[in-house]
Amino acid sequence: MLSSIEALAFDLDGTLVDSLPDLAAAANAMREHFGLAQLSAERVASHVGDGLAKLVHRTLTDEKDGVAETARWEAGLAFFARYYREHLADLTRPYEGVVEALQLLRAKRLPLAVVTNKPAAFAVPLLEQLGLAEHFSLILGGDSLPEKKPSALPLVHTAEVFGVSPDKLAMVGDSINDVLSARAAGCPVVAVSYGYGSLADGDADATVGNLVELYDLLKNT
Ligand SMILES: O=C(O)COP(=O)(O)O
Ligand SMILES: [Mg+2]
Repeated sequence: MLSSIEALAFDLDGTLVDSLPDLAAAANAMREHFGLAQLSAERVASHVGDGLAKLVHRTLTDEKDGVAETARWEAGLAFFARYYREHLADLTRPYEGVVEALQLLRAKRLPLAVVTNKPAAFAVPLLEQLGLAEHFSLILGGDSLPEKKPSALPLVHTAEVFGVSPDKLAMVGDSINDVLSARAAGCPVVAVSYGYGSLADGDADATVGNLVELYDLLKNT
């Protein structure tokens, strides 16, 4: 399944970078603004993965399916966005092995993309601030196209841009949205064993604990 891979797409939060400390700080600054109690980083992690709009609903209500009252949600979204934009990379760092793996994959001349549900206005400057942006030929945020993961659209679009068939584009991610998007697009999918998504064994075609292992998996391609 992972043989003859011609391009890769990476999820961002929980796969390339551990962004939880800054996401939790932004969520808690927003909650403090509304006089709400602080949430643990673990609670915030459980709310990450479906883009900013849902993250604000969930971190205001502290419920996975929570929907905040409209005026509060709008004010929360504005607060969160303003705060997070200023603190994208205070504590956020690439996971171990990420920089090395990206260098190795680029040396193999594989085109690389980021396909994240994070809004592009956060994803692009975050990657720039961490010195990672230069590795990617394409960065798609959750609002770059009409549909985001778990839709197939971002990966179908990536395959088109790279001029490869979807079955030659491997998706690498930490959450079920990454797997569902890859399955819908007909892409092979590699899970990371860390991150925020808690994927079950067998959800993906392969699992790696460090992205350098990816290079070994693809070695024969
Ligand atoms: O910001 C999110 O909702 C999740 O982002 P991700 O798709 O990079 O995991
Ligand atoms: Mg993720």
